[in-house]
Amino acid sequence: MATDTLPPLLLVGCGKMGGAMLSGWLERGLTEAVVVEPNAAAAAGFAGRVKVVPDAAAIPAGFRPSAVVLAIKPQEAAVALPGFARFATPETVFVSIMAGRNVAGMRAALGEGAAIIRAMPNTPAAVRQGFTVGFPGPGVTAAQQALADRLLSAIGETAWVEDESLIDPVTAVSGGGPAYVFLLAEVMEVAAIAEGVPTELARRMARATVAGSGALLAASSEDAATLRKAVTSPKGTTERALAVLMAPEAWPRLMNQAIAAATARSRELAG
Ligand SMILES: NC(=O)C1=CN([C@@H]2O[C@H](COP(=O)(O)OP(=O)(O)OC[C@H]3O[C@@H](n4cnc5c(N)ncnc54)[C@H](O)[C@@H]3O)[C@@H](O)[C@H]2O)C=CC1
Ligand SMILES: O=C(O)[C@@H]1CCC=N1
Repeated sequence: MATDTLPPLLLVGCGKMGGAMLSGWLERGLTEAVVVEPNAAAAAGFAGRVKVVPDAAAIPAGFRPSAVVLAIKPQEAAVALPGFARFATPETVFVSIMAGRNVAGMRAALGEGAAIIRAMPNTPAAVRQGFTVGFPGPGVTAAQQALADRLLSAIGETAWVEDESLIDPVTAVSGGGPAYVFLLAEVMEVAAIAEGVPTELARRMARATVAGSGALLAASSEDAATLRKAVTSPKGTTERALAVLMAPEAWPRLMNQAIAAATARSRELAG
């Protein structure tokens, strides 16, 4: 990963994902950034390190960002995007992390000449263990894609696709995926309590088990199925649990349905 200074950036929206990305970029040598964030409290942790302004009109007149990162909600795009159309020049690439919003819809708001990358990160970015998939829209240069890759690499792994429609299932799987894993910790805790485990121990046990398993998966060269089988002693206890969870109508079908529902919602948010 590059450690040299990052070029000037404009971040639009400093909420959960925008803030997680910004802290990664500051660690990687970002020295000049303007953040547009109407909720001063959201950006308060970055005061003194970046310039925070409440809206597009307050961006210093001479500021020329190499990248404009759009980290607002998709529902806010229609009102907010036209304020940034003046940055649609050959020197600037837009990187949108908004779920659903497609390149054609953003070009309609920012100008047909705007170079736009769609990217879908996830919240493990906050601990530099995110996974982001990007799609370069029409007119994005190799240098602009390389810059976006440097930015996104600062918060974890990156991958690129050439088919924009793949960003919808990506949003469902890796974008929202951390929520499913956290839900796993929640329901394991509840199940432990149902078996008589004291609440505090149940919480610690579920949390440490999910976190430790994730760390093992990250550190191991084995695939997930092999790591699962290593836990599953023949005729033992785990085998009984997996017979419930892996029944065709259980997790395999439920996960397919969940991912299909999230993918469909991403498509609904298009435009
Ligand atoms: N939270 C997540 O796990 C992920 C979120 N995303 C995408 O990231 C985007 C942001 O999501 P979150 O950070 O979760 O939401 P959030 O609500 O935490 O952050 C959005 C921020 O935008 C600010 N904002 C609202 N209107 C604005 C405007 N006109 N100009 C500038 N800032 C404005 C809000 O005050 C807020 O701080 C969404 O489009 C979402 O689809 C993508 C991947 C994962
Ligand atoms: O739930 C959402 O719409 C966003 C996109 C992926 C994760 N959070």
